[in-house]
Amino acid sequence: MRACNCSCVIWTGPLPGARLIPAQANTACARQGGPRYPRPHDRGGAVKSETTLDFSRVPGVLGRIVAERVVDYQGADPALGEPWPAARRLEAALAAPGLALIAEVKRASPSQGAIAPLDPLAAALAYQAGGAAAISVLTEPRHFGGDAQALRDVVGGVTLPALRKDFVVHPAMLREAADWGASAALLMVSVLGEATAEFLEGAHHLGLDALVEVHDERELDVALAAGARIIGVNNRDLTTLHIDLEVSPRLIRRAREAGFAGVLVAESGYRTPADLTGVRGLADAVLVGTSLAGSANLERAARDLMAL
Ligand SMILES: O=C(O)c1ccccc1NCC(=O)[C@H](O)[C@H](O)COP(=O)(O)O
Repeated sequence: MRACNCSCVIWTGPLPGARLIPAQANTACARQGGPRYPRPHDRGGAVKSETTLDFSRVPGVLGRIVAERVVDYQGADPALGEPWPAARRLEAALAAPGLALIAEVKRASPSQGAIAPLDPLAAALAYQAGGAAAISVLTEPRHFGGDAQALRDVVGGVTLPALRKDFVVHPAMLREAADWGASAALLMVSVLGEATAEFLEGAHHLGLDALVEVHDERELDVALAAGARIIGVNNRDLTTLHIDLEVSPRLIRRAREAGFAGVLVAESGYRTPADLTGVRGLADAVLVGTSLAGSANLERAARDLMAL
């Protein structure tokens, strides 16, 4: 274990086996010398050396949410436990020809406030009937109205793969995702930085797919280097909440030009079929929350949005 005295969080030991330490005082920290991240091939499935995650570098709205999640999971057991491969695979569901829909169970958000008092299972069943290929379930409680039960209910009631949508800052959150029956977890490069590779390996160890989310070129390069198989490009800048639908086509093209052969997902801000024209023929899937969740008829909204 290593103490750090800026507002870093330090992992020591293996992942699984890492420890989360919020720093208190003000002496030298690993940031000054640059954080050290062991590469997956160095550790044969478990991190043997020390990793520093500096969550204090995450700015804006996202930074506040992440800080809360760090406190929520402080002291949690970091052991990942035994692999528990999901029977329904997100990657396979999205790789089919055409533009797939990941429909999100989203009751509230920082940008919208309350969206709709959804019953998660009823919403997911409606999305499934409306042609969705997968369901995203927010489990963050304070800003999105999510919880574990929402995910459990969805997993138990639909046949589609479910994504745990949360702000993963601790390996326990991956173990929970597997325990709750998710097929995949969201990993945000804006939050995890270079440690994305370790969390990706943790997810894969558990048998989860991972949606590795990026918002700019630098984050895309990190996701590619980490070995992501599913990359999501978020049109929403999560520090300012500004949406720009040009972000996804730009980064998806860049990923393909770099030789990425995996699944590409365009995320956020899609409200009408016309909004999707920029990613049709480019993205494998779109992730849509607010416009579906806030509609009067979720099944029809899903179907109408994806209509050609
Ligand atoms: O949605 C927000 O306001 C938000 C704020 C801060 C962090 C994350 C946030 N949303 C996560 C997402 O990106 C979306 O839930 C997802 O991509 C769907 O977006 P949308 O269709 O625009 O609801």
